[in-house]
Amino acid sequence: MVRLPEPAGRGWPSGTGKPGQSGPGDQEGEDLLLRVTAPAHGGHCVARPVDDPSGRVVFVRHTLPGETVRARVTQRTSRAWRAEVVEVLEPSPDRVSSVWPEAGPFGVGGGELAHVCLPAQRVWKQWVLADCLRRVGGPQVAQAVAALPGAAAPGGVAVEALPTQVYQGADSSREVSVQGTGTRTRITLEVGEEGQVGMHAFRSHRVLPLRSLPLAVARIQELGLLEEPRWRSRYRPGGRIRAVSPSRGEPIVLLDGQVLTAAARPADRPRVEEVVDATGLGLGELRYLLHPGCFWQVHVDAPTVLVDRVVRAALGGSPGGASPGDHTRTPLDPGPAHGQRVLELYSGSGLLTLPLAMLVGSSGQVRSLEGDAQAVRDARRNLRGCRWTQVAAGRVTPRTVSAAGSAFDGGGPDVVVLDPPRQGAGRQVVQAVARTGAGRVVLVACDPAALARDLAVFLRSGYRLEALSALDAFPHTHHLEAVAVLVRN
Ligand SMILES: C[S@@+](CC[C@H](N)C(=O)[O-])C[C@H]1O[C@@H](n2cnc3c(N)ncnc32)[C@H](O)[C@@H]1O
Repeated sequence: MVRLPEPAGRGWPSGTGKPGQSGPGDQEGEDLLLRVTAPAHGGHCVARPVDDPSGRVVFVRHTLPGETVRARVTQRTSRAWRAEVVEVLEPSPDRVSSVWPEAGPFGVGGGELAHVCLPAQRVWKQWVLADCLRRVGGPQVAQAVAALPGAAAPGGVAVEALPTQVYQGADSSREVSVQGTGTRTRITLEVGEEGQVGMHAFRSHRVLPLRSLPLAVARIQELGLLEEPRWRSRYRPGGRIRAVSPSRGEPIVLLDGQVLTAAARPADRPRVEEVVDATGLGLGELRYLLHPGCFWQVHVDAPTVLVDRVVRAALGGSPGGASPGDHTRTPLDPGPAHGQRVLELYSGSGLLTLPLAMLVGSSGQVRSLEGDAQAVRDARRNLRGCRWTQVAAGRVTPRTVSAAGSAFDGGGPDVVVLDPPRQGAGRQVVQAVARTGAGRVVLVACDPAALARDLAVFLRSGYRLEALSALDAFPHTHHLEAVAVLVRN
């Protein structure tokens, strides 16, 4: 039996719903004995009462399929009951000591799988991905995925570990990363009304204080943001702290909009330098300067792996690319890329735009569209040498997609690459992408349900699925990064 520690001094919360959400029912706080059956989207598991196996479904956090648990109800709505585990009566063999207990039951959000061993986390995500593709995407998506070479394995598309997690060598400096910890180069903290520094409780605006940040890379942990007086003296209630550890140079802290050095002094240069290894694409090291507040892939390996995977899929004629650990070993034939017209949506600071532009060369054209004005300024600077590239600022909408798609010289785009935020591109944007007539589309998605919705629209709009891969870019959370390749029928 595993008895979970009650978070010190917090008590069981009486209301964790977001403001504006329907409040918890009057029986919230009731304990239930539950048998856990399967994982569900969002980090929950599906469970039913031990004494009533066909009874009410409860969505429980911090448990695992196969476990018997005592769980406390946190929310009852007409659609679903939610609960948090308080005691594990029959543990799963995949349960481990949480790498981040503060993200456990009634703790902060963002570490909801920290009690699951890493290989089982990937099986969990594979299962949820397959379930979303089938249930949210519908039969057409499910059939398209089942027909993919390699996806016939039980459970569908495997979720691949990134290189830091598959590292098996003797270098002790990387040991922590084998546990999936120490991999995030970006961390956001909040300052609560009483001055406590931490993160939001799950589905709440309450700030819970933290004592550790195990998912952050060591250089962020070493900043001492949670305890050191040089930082604490600067914090104000309601403040927001973003720590960034770039691949070159010292970590930077963004505190309420001010850019500070690791010594908590105003930074001379409000930019960080990121370097991405694109040797497998024949491009050597790619260099980016960006504002620390702008979007950047948070896993230390993700920029390199994603660049390789997406660019190969877009321009290399290769559906899935090399496996994450092999990205530098399989050279890309640059021939087919030359002269291609590429439309890129949700392009951030140009992570994908730069290698796409370098590979299509001056006989090609790249047009990108991004909503964050600062990211657009950075992307333009990062792409200064590629005059055949146009980085536009603006929201991605059906109208802006159509306008961008018809602005190429010599015809519409050959390829569209889109990497939308968590909610996905949505039906109308996907339909607008389809109307550009692009022969090839590469869709990057970090939410399996949004991926399934967008895929379903592409399949109804004249595309077929050529490849789908999934990367474990967010260990200890329920998130994954998927790359889908679609070709026009
Ligand atoms: C998942 S990030 C991808 C960025 C880039 N591909 C990368 O990997 O660094 C999504 C980007 O979409 C932008 N974005 C979100 N919603 C948008 C919208 N409606 N229109 C345009 N850009 C948007 C965000 O600012 C962010 O830079």
